[in-house]
Amino acid sequence: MNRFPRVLVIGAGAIGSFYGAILKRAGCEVAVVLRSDYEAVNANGFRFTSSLGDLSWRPDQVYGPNDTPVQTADYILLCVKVLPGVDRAALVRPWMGEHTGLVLIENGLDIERELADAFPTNPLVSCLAFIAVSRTGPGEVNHQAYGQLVMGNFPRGFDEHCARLSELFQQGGIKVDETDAVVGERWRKCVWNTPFNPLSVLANGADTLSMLDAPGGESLIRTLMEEVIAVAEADGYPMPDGIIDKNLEGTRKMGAYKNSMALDYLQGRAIELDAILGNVVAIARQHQVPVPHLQTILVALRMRQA
Ligand SMILES: NC(=O)C1=CN([C@@H]2O[C@H](COP(=O)(O)OP(=O)(O)OC[C@H]3O[C@@H](n4cnc5c(N)ncnc54)[C@H](OP(=O)(O)O)[C@@H]3O)[C@@H](O)[C@H]2O)C=CC1
Ligand SMILES: CC(C)(CO)C(=O)C(=O)O
Repeated sequence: MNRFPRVLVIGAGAIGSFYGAILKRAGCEVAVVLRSDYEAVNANGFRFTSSLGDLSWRPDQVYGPNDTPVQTADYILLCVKVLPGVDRAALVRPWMGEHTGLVLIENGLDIERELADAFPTNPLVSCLAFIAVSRTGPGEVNHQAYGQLVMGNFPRGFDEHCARLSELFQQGGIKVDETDAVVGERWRKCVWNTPFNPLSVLANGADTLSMLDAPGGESLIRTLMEEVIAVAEADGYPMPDGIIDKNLEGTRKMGAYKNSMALDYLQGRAIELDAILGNVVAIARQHQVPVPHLQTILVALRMRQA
């Protein structure tokens, strides 16, 4: 492919509009599928505040969920929240071409399989985003910090699609860590997300420092991290020594921060409980790894949701 790729973002919220902006900056043609923000973005494009400069942009095409594509995309970025009852394969199917590469930029563990099964012959790229970005209004996005992606093929490998996308994201101004073991990287990210995200909901949308500094807070977070690490190891992904200290040091350095689940909770939106915690507990059960603290938090949050 000599020309710049045609990209379609499905779920152009905080993450989708940010990484869409980066690919647009790199020279790609970028279209979006929108639901609630359709009118605003169709009229004014995305308006950003960002430490990376002016990232505001207008998509080349703005579709509603019931539209049909004018042209199939080379790559679809799927950036919807991973929620029970949201059939992501059904969401993507009308937009997929025979050769379209599917690129997931979403949190959680074991979230790729349903898409790999639905589109077995299409390239599947799995990405983890290390970024603080949120929607502040229809078509309005605040990028607070960071932006780095970790990228690889699901279940493993790093093919020519990953290489092309990695190059484009870097040309657009963000750092990409390339991996041929993306599932291990998902585990590594879950060492942070699986304790912090659900706990922040139990703590009424608390920020990271309030959680760490609450009496017994850091100790509970360490225990939860140890449980995640034990499951990761049983699943074939041993985590590096010192990962807990490194995570906690980094978190303290970052300052008070509300993760994406805390923001969802505070804004009354559904939370990605299964993708981030439920799937870890399910894998623990398969491997018969005891995770009493994770299990307690999962059940407490399910009660809250019920
Ligand atoms: N925000 C962050 O800083 C980070 C987020 N992540 C992960 O990235 C993923 C995306 O999160 P984020 O961008 O924050 O979430 P947002 O809620 O900001 O964006 C999700 C978007 O998906 C759209 N959407 C959902 N269903 C449909 C549909 N059927 N048709 C069209 N659009 C749809 C939503 O539209 P609508 O408004 O209509 O619901 C919304 O625009 C999550 O997995 C999250 O955990 C990871 C790291 C950091
Ligand atoms: C790691 C972090 C906090 C930001 O990238 C995240 O994944 C989230 O907000 O859910």
